[in-house]
Amino acid sequence: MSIEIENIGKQFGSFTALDDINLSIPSGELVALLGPSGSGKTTLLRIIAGLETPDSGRIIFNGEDTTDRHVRERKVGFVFQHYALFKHMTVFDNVAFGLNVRPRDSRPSKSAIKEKVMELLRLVQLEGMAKRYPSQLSGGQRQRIALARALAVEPQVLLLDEPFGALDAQVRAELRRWLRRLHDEIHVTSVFVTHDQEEALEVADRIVVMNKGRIEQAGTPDQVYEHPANPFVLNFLGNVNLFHGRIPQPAQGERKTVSYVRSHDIDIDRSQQDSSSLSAEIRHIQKLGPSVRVTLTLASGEPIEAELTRDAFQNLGLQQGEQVYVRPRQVRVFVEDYQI
Ligand SMILES: Nc1ncnc2c1ncn2[C@@H]1O[C@H](COP(=O)(O)OP(=O)(O)OP(=O)(O)O)[C@@H](O)[C@H]1O
Repeated sequence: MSIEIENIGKQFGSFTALDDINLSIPSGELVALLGPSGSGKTTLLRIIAGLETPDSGRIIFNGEDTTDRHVRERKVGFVFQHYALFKHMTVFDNVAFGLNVRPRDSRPSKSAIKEKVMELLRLVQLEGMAKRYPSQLSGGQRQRIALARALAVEPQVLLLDEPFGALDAQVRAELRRWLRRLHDEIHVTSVFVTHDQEEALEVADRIVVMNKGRIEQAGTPDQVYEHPANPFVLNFLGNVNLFHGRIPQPAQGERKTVSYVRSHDIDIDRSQQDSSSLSAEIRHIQKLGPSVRVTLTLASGEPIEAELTRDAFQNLGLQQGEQVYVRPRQVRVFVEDYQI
């Protein structure tokens, strides 16, 4: 099912939570709404679901305006950050819940429900856990059950709000890979909210970067990472260094510019390589698993942060307090909001 989001606006009192949002989601796409806390991601997800009413605009499912349709009629499945499993029910009954509560005339038979639940448990790779209670599962397993429960009613749209937010980093990374594979198998149009850039980059077909109730950029992970539309997107998708400067603009005279360099786009050398080499002093070294973050100060006094692989760091044998040269491999320059 395709989703068209047209001119959606939402105020909470005088606060604008969403400001004229337009977005088109083709059927079968997996979209991430990515942005900092308070940027309006959850509000937009709730409006798509029908849990919240927009002040203006329309939500169109497969060409049909659903704005006034009740949440029950929209055929959406939800998964939230805090597993909303029923504690007193077994895994089986949790997954069967949406089917068991259907009115008698549309409820599948007991054997059909059983077959469906077992098929879903296989899909989420927890077929041996049907008789357990939620308290007997790990956090990651609970989230997979929550997903199986959401899928039981065969939703046309799956909405996930920080589904892995409460889990530790390793389980989170495993589950997002698993979600991607699952999506490739079932192709249900899915929208998930996250503030984790890595999660969005790894899982989504398309990323919608939100900020202050507006869309800053929507594009494939490669597009938003390699061609950020503005400094906000660049900043949000990776560690960056900024340099302030002025560049001459023939038409407008001199304009203020800001140059951005991602930390891992900076090389450190022991000797000056070319005119782009800047001399700098190493202030701090921080080892972060496979990479090493080196904080330096340029001769101008500006701080700069470089991220090296552990190998590159060891080959150079860098020490705090040493004088070295830094060389940005890729610089992005923005004048106001335009990349040049
Ligand atoms: N029911 C409400 N009443 C008043 N303000 C609200 C309400 N719901 C959300 N807001 C405000 O709207 C803004 C957007 O909230 P929303 O939950 O959509 O952000 P978010 O991007 O999902 O953030 P987070 O990542 O923290 O969940 C926030 O500033 C929030 O305080």
